[in-house]
Amino acid sequence: MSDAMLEARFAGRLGAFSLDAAFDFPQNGVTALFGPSGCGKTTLLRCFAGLEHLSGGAFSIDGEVWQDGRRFRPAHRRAVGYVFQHANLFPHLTVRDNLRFAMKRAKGENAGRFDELTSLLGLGDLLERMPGRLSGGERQRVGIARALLSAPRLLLMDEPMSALDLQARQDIFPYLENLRHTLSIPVLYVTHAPEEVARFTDHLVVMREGKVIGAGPTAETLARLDLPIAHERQAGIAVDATIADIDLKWHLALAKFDGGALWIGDTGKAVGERVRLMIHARDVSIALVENPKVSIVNRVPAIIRQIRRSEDPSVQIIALEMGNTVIMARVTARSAYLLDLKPGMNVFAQIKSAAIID
Ligand SMILES: Nc1ncnc2c1ncn2[C@@H]1O[C@H](COP(=O)(O)OP(=O)(O)OP(=O)(O)O)[C@@H](O)[C@H]1O
Repeated sequence: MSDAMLEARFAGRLGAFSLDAAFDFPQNGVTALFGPSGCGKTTLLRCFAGLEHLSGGAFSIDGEVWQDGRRFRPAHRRAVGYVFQHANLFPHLTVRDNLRFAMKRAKGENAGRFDELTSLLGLGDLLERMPGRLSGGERQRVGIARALLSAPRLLLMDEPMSALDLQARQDIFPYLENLRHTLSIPVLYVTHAPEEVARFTDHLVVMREGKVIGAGPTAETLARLDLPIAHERQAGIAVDATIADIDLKWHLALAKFDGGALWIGDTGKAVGERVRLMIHARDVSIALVENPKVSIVNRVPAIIRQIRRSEDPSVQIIALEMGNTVIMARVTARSAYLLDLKPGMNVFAQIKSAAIID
């Protein structure tokens, strides 16, 4: 991933709502926009697309000014791909013709990428289908391909998974992850789901009431306990690891990461292969001594970096450092008190489960 960053600022009023959002995001990578309902995420995407014109706005991409104090490039002259909750395909056209239509609008600029993009999104067998005969997940994959075939310089995704059921979301993730590694344009991805943030994004912008309250690389920003995302029930952090050993007898694989190692279910990955693990805060507990007499296999030495009371007064969230890796634990306030947990303490993170996500 190149380190180049883009700068955006959109400020102004829409009726009673006031937006004042300024942030940097990577030119090459996926940026999550996260925040409660009504905080202005969709409005912000609409500003990027040129569908809203707020007086205080500034954004340029690839040397083109889309907005500044004097200039405003209208929506139809911005190369933006937009993916919504529902794909809204033309019902009377096949998948192939829906995609061709998008390419035509982009004056065929991305025609050479038709095969690449349809294969990346697993659409090969669906091209002759009518949209009415696609599942929700398939329709979203077509919607994403359609947006990309329009040769965008910026891809805007507004909660693309939120209308899908759990299974469809699990099915679509590998495609999104493929895209994340392949795309060389910036993607702004609006979501309410902390798991999507951890799995799929490189950079995170947290919003509240029209303002940016925190932004930075995803793993680092997720572990900031002053931001509300760390306190969500689904909060977790994705950790990059390498398979270091296989225990054939017990069907386990040892995944090593910077700062520790975890036994996970053996999924057939060979020693030396890279994996990405999702560790949810709710699956991590803390022990002061290493206790072999528990069923939890993974007990990793860690240092407490920070402790914060959650909105739920019975819960505390703890950030734990293991080398350069930071994970979170969600423990009861009573346990934190009884164990007298404090920043700087050496403890053991007992990790009940870690799912392979890539
Ligand atoms: N054109 C408009 N005129 C007046 N108010 C507007 C306009 N567009 C949006 N708003 C208001 O701006 C606020 C932010 O809306 P927005 O849809 O951007 O929030 P959001 O963070 O995307 O929410 P959600 O997660 O529920 O989609 C809301 O209070 C909305 O009613």
